[in-house]
Amino acid sequence: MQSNYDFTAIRNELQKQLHKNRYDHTLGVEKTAVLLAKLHNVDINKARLAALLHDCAKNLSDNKKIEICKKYNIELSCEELNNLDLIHAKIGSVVAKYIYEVKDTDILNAITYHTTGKPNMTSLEKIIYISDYIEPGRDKAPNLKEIREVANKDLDKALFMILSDTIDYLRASNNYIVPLTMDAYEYYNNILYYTGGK
Ligand SMILES: Nc1ncnc2c1ncn2[C@@H]1O[C@H](COP(=O)(O)OP(=O)(O)O)[C@@H](O)[C@H]1O
Repeated sequence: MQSNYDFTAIRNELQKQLHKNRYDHTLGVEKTAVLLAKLHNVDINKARLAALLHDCAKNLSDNKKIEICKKYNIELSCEELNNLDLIHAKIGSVVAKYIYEVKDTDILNAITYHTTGKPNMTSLEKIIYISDYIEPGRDKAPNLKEIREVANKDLDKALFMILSDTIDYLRASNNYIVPLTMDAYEYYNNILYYTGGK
C-alpha cells in the first residue's frame, strides 16, 4: 500500500481520543506490528495503519458505542450487549472506515477481529491479533516470552498459543467465550496438526 496517510496526524488524534495507557499500548502494537510485518513480508504501511487504529473505539462511552451500532446497523448479541468492551473492535472498524476514511478491507477486518480472532485469517489479521497480545507493554499473560519468540518465526503457531491461553483464561474466570474464538482455535489446531507444527 502506498501511504496517503498522515501517520503523525493519526497519532495526534488518537492521543486525544484514548486514555494515556491505551495510547501507549497502541504505540506498542504499532511497533510490534511493523516488526512482524517486516519479518513476515507483509505491507508495513498496512500493518502500521491497522495497528494504530485497532483500539480507536476503545475509550468511547457506552452510549456512543450504542449510538454508532444503531447508525451503522451493527447487530449485537445478548453477550455483546452485556459486555460492550467486547464490541470495541467491531465499532473500531466502522470508525476507521467512516472517520479515518480507511478503504482497505484487509485493514478493516484486522481491526474487527483483533480481539476474537477467526478461522483462516490473513497475515495482516494475524499480525494485529498477535501484536495486541505481545506488545512490549503487556506483562500479565502467561508464556509471553515464548510467544514473542515464536511470533518472529511462525505466525500460525503464535496465534494458536494465544487463542489457547485466552480460552484457558476466560474459562478459568468463568467468562463467556465468543464462539468465533473457539472456531479459530479448532481451525488452527488442525492446521498445525496437519503441517506438523504441533
Ligand atoms: N474471545 C473472547 N471471548 C469473550 N470475551 C473476550 C474474548 N477475548 C477478550 N474478551 C474480553 O473482551 C474484553 C476486551 O478484550 P481485549 O480487547 O483483549 O482487551 P484489552 O486490550 O483491554 O486487554 C475483555 O473484557 C476480555 O476479557
